[in-house]
Amino acid sequence: MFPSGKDAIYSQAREVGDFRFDASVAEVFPDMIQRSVPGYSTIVDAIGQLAGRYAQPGSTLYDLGCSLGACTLAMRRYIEANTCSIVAVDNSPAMIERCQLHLNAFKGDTPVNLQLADIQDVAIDNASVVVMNFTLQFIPQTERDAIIQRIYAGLRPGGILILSEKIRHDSDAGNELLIDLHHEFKRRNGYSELEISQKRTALENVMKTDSLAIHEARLRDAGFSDVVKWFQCFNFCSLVAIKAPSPAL
Ligand SMILES: Nc1ncnc2c1ncn2[C@@H]1O[C@H](C[S@+](CC[C@H]([NH3+])C(=O)[O-])CC(=O)[O-])[C@@H](O)[C@H]1O
Ligand SMILES: O=C(O)C(=O)Cc1ccccc1
Repeated sequence: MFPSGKDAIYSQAREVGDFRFDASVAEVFPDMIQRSVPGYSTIVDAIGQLAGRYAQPGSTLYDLGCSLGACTLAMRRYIEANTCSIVAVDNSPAMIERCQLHLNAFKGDTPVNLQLADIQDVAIDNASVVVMNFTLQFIPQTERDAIIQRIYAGLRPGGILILSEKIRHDSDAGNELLIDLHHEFKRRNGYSELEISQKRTALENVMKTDSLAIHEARLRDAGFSDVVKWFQCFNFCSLVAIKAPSPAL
């Protein structure tokens, strides 16, 4: 189809700068995310399943921080054809360029509007399903409340936000255990100690994790009537936040 390589970005000792979603990352992204995020394929498929359940006719589905479009493709696989459209957004030109190739390679009936944009600048409107699959963690912590509030406002009654995040455990000892289990997962997937530690350094300034309690409180404060943690493996979890359906007349 198109070349997608093995992630060896941090395999040689080097001066480590801040992690960026540039062309070298986009080129190896499927391998990188599969070997780095426990349960990634399970999560993506379940997002499709949830979209199939919650997509409302005539509504818009959003994939915010779509990377190569894995969640967009999963949603398109599960939703009824021709009733909805999908808006997929990423602010990395390299990701958007390759995402378009992925979308072209898997034709579907649901139209996809792919946008190179910052999530902060995208209007959320008439939404039934909004997905942020490991994206909020890259947004500055001070801006997270406002984004979640905007998503809530743009959802129809009965709509959902699916929020997957790497989290920080409340206690130091528990947090270290989860980080250690995750690193063991990466080692078993072929990453060396050097790769694990250099990537950790690269992510330090750009990926700030919140605790599960902070995520849940933020979602509740924005107005979501129910928050369901449907997946967790080590320090990676996924939540479904539900906007209450409009009361029957
Ligand atoms: N402000 C922003 N605006 C738009 N995009 C952004 C922003 N900040 C970061 N991104 C984009 O969010 C994506 C995060 S990866 C998502 C995986 C995907 N959801 C997947 O299910 O495969 C997660 C990870 O790599 O851990 C990258 O493509 C960034 O360019
Ligand atoms: O690789 C890691 O350690 C992670 O925390 C997950 C990840 C996956 C892909 C890009 C950035 C972070």
